[in-house]
Amino acid sequence: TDSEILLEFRESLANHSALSNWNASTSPCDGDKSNWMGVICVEGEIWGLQLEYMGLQGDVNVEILGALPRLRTLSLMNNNLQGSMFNVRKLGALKALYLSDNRFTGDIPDDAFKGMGSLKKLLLANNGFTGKIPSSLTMLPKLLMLRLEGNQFSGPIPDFKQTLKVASFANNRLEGPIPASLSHMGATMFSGNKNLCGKPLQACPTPMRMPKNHIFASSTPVDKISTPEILALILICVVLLLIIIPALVLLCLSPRNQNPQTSDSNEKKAVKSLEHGKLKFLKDDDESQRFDLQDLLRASAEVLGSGSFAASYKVVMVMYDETVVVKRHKQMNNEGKEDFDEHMRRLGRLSHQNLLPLKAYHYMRDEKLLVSKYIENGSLATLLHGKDQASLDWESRVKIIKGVARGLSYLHKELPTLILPHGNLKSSNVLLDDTFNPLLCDYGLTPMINQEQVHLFMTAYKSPEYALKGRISKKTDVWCLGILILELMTGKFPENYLNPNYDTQTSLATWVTEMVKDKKSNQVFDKQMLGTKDKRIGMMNLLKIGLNCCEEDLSVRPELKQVVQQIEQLDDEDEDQQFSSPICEVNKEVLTTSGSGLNMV
Ligand SMILES: Nc1ncnc2c1ncn2[C@@H]1O[C@H](COP(=O)(O)OP(=O)(O)OP(=O)(O)O)[C@@H](O)[C@H]1O
Repeated sequence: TDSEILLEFRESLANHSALSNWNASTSPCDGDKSNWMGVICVEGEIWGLQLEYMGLQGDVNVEILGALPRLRTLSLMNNNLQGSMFNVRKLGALKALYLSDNRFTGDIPDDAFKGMGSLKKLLLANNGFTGKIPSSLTMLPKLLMLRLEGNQFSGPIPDFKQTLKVASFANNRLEGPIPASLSHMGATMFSGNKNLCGKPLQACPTPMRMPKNHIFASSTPVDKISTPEILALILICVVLLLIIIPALVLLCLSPRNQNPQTSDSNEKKAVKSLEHGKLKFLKDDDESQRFDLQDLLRASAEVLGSGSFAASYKVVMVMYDETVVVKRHKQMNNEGKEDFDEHMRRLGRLSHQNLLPLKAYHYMRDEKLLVSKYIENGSLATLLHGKDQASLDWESRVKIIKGVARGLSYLHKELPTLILPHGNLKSSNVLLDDTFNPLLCDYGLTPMINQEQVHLFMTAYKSPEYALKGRISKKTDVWCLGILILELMTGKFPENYLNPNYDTQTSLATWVTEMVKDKKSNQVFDKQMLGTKDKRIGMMNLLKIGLNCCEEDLSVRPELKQVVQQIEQLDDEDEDQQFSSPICEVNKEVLTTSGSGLNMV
């Protein structure tokens, strides 16, 4: 019977007590009414299982659910399930299969989805799946939504025949050209894959332009066809350039080519072209100016990210015992050289313990290189969502958010003329030093970015006000801070980072609001968060601050100053404190009604 099948499924969990009201004394369905938690019933039959956020553990026997004749939807998202991919074809009639945010691992057989003619939605995001993306997915006639981000899929993206409405391949190890059928998707859907190329990302490299291990290179399969001849050709070109450029410059400077009136301007031009091959350092101390552009170009480079906003490289200069990150920006041509130089000098003058200093830059007409120190510990995004995610305790999270708030507040104070003093605040732009002190990066760049493309790259432009009214304001940085807070508290990767257009439905803030409204706030917090005992009030307050920052109505959204003050007060909250602070008001009900629910965290 259906009950027996479900009970056998529960038995295979490492913690079968999790589904406590599943027991043989009642039937799972009475008509459309469900008696067992997470079971979706239609006319007395089991149509779906929605077992999300239930702390389910172990290598569960999913295949047994194939014996439920009417099962169409199965969601096991946001649990701790592990093991390799089960034989999905045993659940061949499924329309939707959601396995995101678990700990599934291993390769998925190429024919795993063969013949699943009804499958419309498949969510496998944020697991540990490896190997190739199964090509059987490309044959599913009804597939509309496919989310594979946050795994370790490798190799090329197969050629999807369908027109997928939603698809994400971000943060895997995919490589090679993006198939034409997916080129209409946003670039963020492919970000975090070192070696993907082609529309909507940068064009795939040609062997001539891409020598190996070089910041103008990538280790795409194209490298494999590099031959000694090509390398020799490149060498010859470089040598020729080195000879020709100075020769031309000298020619221009030569007195017989000048008349007295133009001599000054020619000289300036010559100086400029000489500078052309130089890095401009932004700090005066000699210590930071030890290497030059040629050193950077010669050193071995590792790709950190190759989104359409920037291609980022970790460059190790063994000779100088220095490791830096070089970001190549192709969409930063909004200002001419003089304004660009001035803006860089302005950013270079900033100094704060929560900002990653910009070290140097190089200006070219169509491309800009920005150089900063490499931060060993990586970003908050990697820590929260990466494959080696570490559990951050409450105290560290408070430290991080305080540092972020201080850094942001400093930017707002020092760059008052910018509408968006940061503009791109998100967890991958919060780096963490070895004491978990946060360092903001990629700040203050919005005025330099090509305006017609800025909405594709900068987090601030994914805000409700930009989507609804085409406007941004200083409070837009506050919205970014809010999403970051909610991400930090829930451990969930915000959809908002991926969607170029804000959508209330999929916003992380909407999900949190609804959970809190439904008195499920105990299920909102990141299960990986340690050290939460006696911290309920602080946690709820920070959640509320985050939600306030995400307020869609700008007149209701608080000013940054106010938010920073509230964040600074976080330390002092503990169990003894009364609900006296105004930021606790909305949470009174939740805290009192959900009672000790927060202890589940
Ligand atoms: N100075 C740095 N030290 C260490 N890691 C860095 C540094 N700068 C960037 N990173 C990391 O390198 C990766 C790529 O960065 P990059 O800025 O190219 O992309 P992103 O922040 O993921 O997205 P976007 O292109 O939209 O800014 C990210 O994981 C980022 O956290």
